[in-house]
Amino acid sequence: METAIEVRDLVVQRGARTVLDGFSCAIPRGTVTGLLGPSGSGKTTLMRAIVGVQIIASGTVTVLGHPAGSTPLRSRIGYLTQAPSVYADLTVAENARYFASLYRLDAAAADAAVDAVGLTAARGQLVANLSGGQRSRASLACAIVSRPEVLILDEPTVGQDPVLRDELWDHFRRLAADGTTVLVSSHVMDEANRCDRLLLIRGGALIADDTPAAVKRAAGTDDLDQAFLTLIRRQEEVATA
Ligand SMILES: Nc1ncnc2c1ncn2[C@@H]1O[C@H](COP(=O)(O)OP(=O)(O)OP(=O)(O)O)[C@@H](O)[C@H]1O
Repeated sequence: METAIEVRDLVVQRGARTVLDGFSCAIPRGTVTGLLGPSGSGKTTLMRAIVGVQIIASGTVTVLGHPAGSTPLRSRIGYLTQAPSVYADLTVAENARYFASLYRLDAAAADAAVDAVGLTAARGQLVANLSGGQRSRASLACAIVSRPEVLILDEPTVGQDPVLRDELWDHFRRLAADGTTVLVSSHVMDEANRCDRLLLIRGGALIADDTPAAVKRAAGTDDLDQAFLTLIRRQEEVATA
C-alpha cells in the first residue's frame, strides 16, 4: 500500500521537554489511522509536525512525497485543531463559504461540507450562538470543505453525542474509501475499533502500530481498552527493567 505520511526519527522539543524522541511511522494512503495515547503523550505535537506548523529538532516528515509544511501541500492537507477555528461573528454557512472561497470553490461545496457534519439545520446560525459540539463540527466543515487528500483531525468527536459521533465516523470511512488519508486522535476505544490502523503513543514513543485486531491479539485480549493498558504496562516494565 502506498504511503501518504512518513515520519522518520522525529525529535521535537517543546519548552524544556523532548516530546517526541526519535519517532517513526508510516501511514498508508486511503486509510483511517487512529492516534491514541494518554494525555500529554505527544499526539497533537505529532499532528502539528505532519501539518508543518511545529518546529522540529531533527528527523523528517514527508506528506504525499513533499516535506511537511511545503507549499505544494497547502491545499492538499486539512487540519482540525482542538480549539475551534471558525469566526464567531459569521454563520455556519458563511464560515464554510469563506473557507471554500480560499480554495476557489463555490457555495455548493461549502453547503455540502456543512451537510456532511450534520449542521444543515444550524447553517444560518451565528457560530457564537452554537453549542461547543456544534462549534467543533463547524470547524470540521471548514477543514473538509476543500476535500483535502490528507485530513488531520485532533479529537474531532469530543463533545458530540453518540448518534453524531457515529455519523461523523461514517463520514471519515467514506472519505477514506474515496482515497483520503485520515489521521484522527481519540480517547474513545469504540472509535479506535473503527480505524484501519492504530498508532499507540506514550511518552513520545510508539508502542503499537497495527490493525485493531492485531493490537488486541498482541495483548491477548478482545478488549481494546484492556489491550492498550497491557501494552502500556509492558512498555513500563521494559523501561524499568
Ligand atoms: N506550547 C507548549 N510549550 C511547551 N510544552 C508544550 C506546549 N504544548 C504542549 N507541550 C507539552 O508537550 C507534551 C505533549 O503535548 P501534546 O499536546 O502533544 O499531547 P497530547 O497527546 O496531544 O495530549 P492531549 O490528549 O491532552 O491532547 C506535553 O507534555 C505538553 O505539556
